[in-house]
Amino acid sequence: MHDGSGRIVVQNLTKQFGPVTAVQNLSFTVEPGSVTGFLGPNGAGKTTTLRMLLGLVTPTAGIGLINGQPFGNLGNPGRVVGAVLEAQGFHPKRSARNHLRVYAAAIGVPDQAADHVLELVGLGQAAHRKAGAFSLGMKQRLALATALLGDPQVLVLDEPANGLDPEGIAWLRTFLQSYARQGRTVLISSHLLAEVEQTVDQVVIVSRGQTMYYGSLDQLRGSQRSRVLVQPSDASALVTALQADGVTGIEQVPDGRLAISGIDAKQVADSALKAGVSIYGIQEERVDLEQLFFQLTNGQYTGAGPNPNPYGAPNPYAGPPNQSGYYAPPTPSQQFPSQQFPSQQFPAQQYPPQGYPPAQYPPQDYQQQQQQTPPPGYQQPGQGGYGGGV
Ligand SMILES: Nc1ncnc2c1ncn2[C@@H]1O[C@H](COP(=O)(O)OP(=O)(O)OP(=O)(O)O)[C@@H](O)[C@H]1O
Repeated sequence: MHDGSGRIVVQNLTKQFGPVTAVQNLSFTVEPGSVTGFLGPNGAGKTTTLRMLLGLVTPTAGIGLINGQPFGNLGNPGRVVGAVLEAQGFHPKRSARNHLRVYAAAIGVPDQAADHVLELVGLGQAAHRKAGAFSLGMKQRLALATALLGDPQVLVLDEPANGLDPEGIAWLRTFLQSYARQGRTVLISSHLLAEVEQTVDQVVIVSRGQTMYYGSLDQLRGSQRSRVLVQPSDASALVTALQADGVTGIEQVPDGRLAISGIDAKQVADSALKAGVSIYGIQEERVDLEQLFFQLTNGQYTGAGPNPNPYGAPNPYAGPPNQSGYYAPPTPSQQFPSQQFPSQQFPAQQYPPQGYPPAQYPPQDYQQQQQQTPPPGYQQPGQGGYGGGV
């Protein structure tokens, strides 16, 4: 039996498609009660990872577990996991309600559940309309409704905001957050940080199938050190004054200004005032999250080989997690290569979970389970939303 935790564990997952390494030694955990964003550029390996987690693709190595079990061992998975991989593949002539009733029958929930989930996703008024005439955003909502049919503990959604208008995105955010606050587990993928930034509690950022960052956005934000760029009347007098105040992170940038790290603009101005140095310009420079995301993932299409480092040094984030299981964000010195900042220390996460069985995957009977004939009218796995009964 599964452990009922709702936890998702991805441990050293790898998928090789011939010469293409789609996913490489990927590890992360998604805890119940949180929304986790699975982020990376096109082709980073997000969908392949989710498909492995949902038992639709056999890993080359590693394991994906939900409730402590591979997907295929979950019994009636539609009651445990609701998943949407593609908001397509609905029977075009079937009404939204009838589409959902087919799935309801497949996972053993009453017909009334169809109307309930249609209301939940805001499609109550469109229940009788044919899915083929739905807009992309409406299809996303119908796919989500399908995933919700079994009242699952775990939601896995691939690019759920795709096609939603701003109001739809805001609605999805509120919905997923409240779903997670009920103690459920939500994993959503996106190639746009901005799209999910306000929704997620933690992120797993991947590039070329490898983890580049794993942790909270707050920690990623906290890794950003601003530096102060200042144009003084007398640079050497200001440097002397700053050094007397214990500031060490000072350098001259090519345009002649001083770049000072470790203190804010007010402190720089105070030191200048004490030293009688005039300031002709002062500016706090900060790398924003979107920029950081791009820096973490921009090796994807540079043709720089299989394990590129966006900063030109050995990639500190690639490969398996360190002893504490934590992938630290880039140190500030990587954001501002000319500077030397102390490297960040981040709190340890427990990974892999204690007492975790060694990876033996797939189980002997797993392939057979994947080949079961779907019930009549049941769509193929990965086509449209499904309640997990793949
Ligand atoms: N069935 C397959 N056969 C061969 N290569 C595949 C297959 N599925 C995926 N790939 C390759 O694996 C890599 C990762 O693809 P994947 O679809 O997992 O990325 P993704 O992060 O989901 O991208 P996107 O954001 O564009 O959906 C890509 O290079 C892709 O071409």
